Amino acid sequence: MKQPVRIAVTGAAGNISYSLLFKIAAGEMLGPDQPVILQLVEIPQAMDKLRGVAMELEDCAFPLVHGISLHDNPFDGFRGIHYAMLVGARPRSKGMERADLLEANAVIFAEQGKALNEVANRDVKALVVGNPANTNCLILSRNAPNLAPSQFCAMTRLDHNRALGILGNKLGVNPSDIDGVCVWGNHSPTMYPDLHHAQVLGDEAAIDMIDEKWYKDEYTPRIQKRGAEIIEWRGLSSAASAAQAALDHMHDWALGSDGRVVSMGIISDGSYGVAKGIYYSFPVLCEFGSYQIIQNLHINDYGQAMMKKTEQELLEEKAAVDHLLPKETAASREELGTSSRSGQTEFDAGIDTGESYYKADRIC
Ligand SMILES: NC(=O)C1=CN([C@@H]2O[C@H](COP(=O)(O)OP(=O)(O)OC[C@H]3O[C@@H](n4cnc5c(N)ncnc54)[C@H](O)[C@@H]3O)[C@@H](O)[C@H]2O)C=CC1
Ligand SMILES: O=C([O-])CC(=O)C(=O)O
Repeated sequence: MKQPVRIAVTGAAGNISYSLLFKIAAGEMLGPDQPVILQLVEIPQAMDKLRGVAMELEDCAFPLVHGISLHDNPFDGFRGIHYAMLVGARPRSKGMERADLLEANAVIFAEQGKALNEVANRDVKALVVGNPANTNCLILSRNAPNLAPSQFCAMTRLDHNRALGILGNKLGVNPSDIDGVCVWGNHSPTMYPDLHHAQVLGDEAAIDMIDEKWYKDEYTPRIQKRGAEIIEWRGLSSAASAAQAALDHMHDWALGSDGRVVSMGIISDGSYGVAKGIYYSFPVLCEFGSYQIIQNLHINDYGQAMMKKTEQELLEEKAAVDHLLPKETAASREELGTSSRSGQTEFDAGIDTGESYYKADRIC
């Protein structure tokens, strides 16, 4: 039996977590042989609700769950963690853009960055789900100067999965028969879902199977605004699909994407001319606990214009939160780029992995 790993989930009493936690506990994220200790983080006002969620986890009697602890602040909740699923933040409601959440949510990620910096395992992998995810991720990373920028990601996997699901439906194929789809840029209506490198059933170019007008005028805006469409119909923002995407992202980052292209919001190293130092969604392959940007894809004029537009939006968001971005403390930090310390798979930074049984009294 492997040693348990510690996973913090923030916003653990919220909608997304109500789906996410049970999937993690069932082994869907890190595999059926990986025990987990769940460190659930909420705001003080939500601790009663969180206690109820923890009781339900207990009632599932998941064999892989070796501990659950509840925390009302990240400095306790992130202690020794190997994985951080940062969901806790305000969601938007009808009529709002995700960027409208910038001010409300930015402060949360500045504090959580400091906490990760101070108390998390040195190889922690952190995924930002809370919106606006890319810029929150930038704030998080810059507030954690002792961790590499490549240890942080913003979630664009939901956009990627939507791009696959809606294309699969159009073509009458299973989404798993499509590879090479990617989403560039910001998790916002400027994102660029790119089908120019996608293959269907191994050898047919997706772009040749669809009408250009449908691609540009229907498909692209649909993916870009799918979050708002869900809010319109459901009255609430996506929850189960967001949880699945978070799970898929962390699964692939930790265990590999099995040769398939996935989209991740990662620190730009200047690839494809994207400004360095923003969290931008790129097509990547994951292996051995780290990711590599797929290089040398041909980007046509349309694609270049789309990629610039979403980059520009991220630069504007960055300027708007400048006061929450501590200056880089180590010149070498940028150079860490994608050569992540999170490539290591051993977790041995002095954390206590001695909890080999479920401790009900930790639900407190
Ligand atoms: N990147 C993406 O693709 C997606 C992102 N989202 C975003 O995820 C976030 C969460 O969505 P839901 O779960 O639906 O919202 P929710 O409102 O149901 O739950 C959010 C939870 O976060 C908690 N919270 C707030 N501040 C916190 C803090 N400082 N520390 C810990 N917990 C805190 C709240 O008490 C609440 O329980 C929203 O910002 C939403 O916009 C949602 C869907 C997709
Ligand atoms: O749109 C929202 O506010 C929630 C979200 O990020 C999504 O569903 O993509």
